[in-house]
Amino acid sequence: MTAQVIDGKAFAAGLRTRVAAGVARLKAEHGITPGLAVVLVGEDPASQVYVRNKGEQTRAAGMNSFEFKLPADASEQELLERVAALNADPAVNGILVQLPLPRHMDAAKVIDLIDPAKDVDGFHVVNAGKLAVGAEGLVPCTPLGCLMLVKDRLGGNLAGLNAVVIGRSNIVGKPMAHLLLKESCTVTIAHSKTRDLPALARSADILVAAVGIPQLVKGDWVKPGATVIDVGINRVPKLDGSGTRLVGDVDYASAAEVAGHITPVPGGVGPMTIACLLANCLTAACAQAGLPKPAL
Ligand SMILES: Nc1nc2c(c(=O)[nH]1)N[C@@H](CN(C=O)c1ccc(C(=O)N[C@@H](CCC(=O)O)C(=O)O)cc1)CN2
Ligand SMILES: [Mg+2]
Repeated sequence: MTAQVIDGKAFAAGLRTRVAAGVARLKAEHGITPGLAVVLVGEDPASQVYVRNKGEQTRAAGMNSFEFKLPADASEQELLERVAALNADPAVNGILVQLPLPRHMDAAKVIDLIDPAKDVDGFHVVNAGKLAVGAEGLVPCTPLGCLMLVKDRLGGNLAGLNAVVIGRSNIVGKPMAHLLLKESCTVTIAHSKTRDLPALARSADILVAAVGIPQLVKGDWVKPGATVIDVGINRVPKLDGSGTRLVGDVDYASAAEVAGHITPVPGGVGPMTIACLLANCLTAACAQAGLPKPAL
């Protein structure tokens, strides 16, 4: 079998178009322009690219973009004060602090200060708790994007499917598992202490790899016909030694011979992260205005 490729880049472009239409309607019918504030601390090159892309895509969707840059040696207190000011700013509907933060800052403390209604990353414990109990809240962008791709491919109904999520981070693994559970999948979260991970992975109709280990998941870990979602973004040296290339947590070549559907890296899950961020910002702006959740 050769898997069908899930084109996340194309799906994300479609989602951004739907968000832009929703933003235009919100402006026309209610005079509201959603605003997204992104805070970057330090000069991590990858983070700078992601923040720049977030600003560009926010503006392209017709929303206001506010960007704040703090030096790598800024104090945690300065960052907390910036977040508090954004919480109080009515022009700001969504707040995002780009991760990772410098070592001297406590990300949990910073996220905890973000108003949960403006927490477009869905990382605040209030939103994590809402997801865990199946209540309406803001959902982390990467797992939300993964779920959209899976539902699009499998026709929307995932009930009864076996899902294995490799990775237990608060940002991807845990929320991904909750989202799949909400779809009535039978969900297992695997991690570094899991015994016989290849055998467990082979039981999955939906296999999500989010561990940050380059090409961990091999073709013989994949159940024939399974849907494989690769969340990994790992930069590894090129085989000829000329710089680096991006690979996922899945060994794409061998997995694609067995899977039914598979996301590539790049161009799979990655582009969905920012598209879902825009969707969350529109959702947050509607909720703050007492309007129903937009259908996207
Ligand atoms: N506050 C947050 N910080 C971080 C998040 C997040 O969701 N919120 N996620 C990642 C970084 N990230 C967005 O912030 C992000 C990562 C990757 C992509 C993407 O489009 N990837 C491309 C490849 C890009 C490349 O060449 O490097 C792809 O996979 O096709 C977008 C956003 C950590 N921090
Ligand atoms: Mg990708």
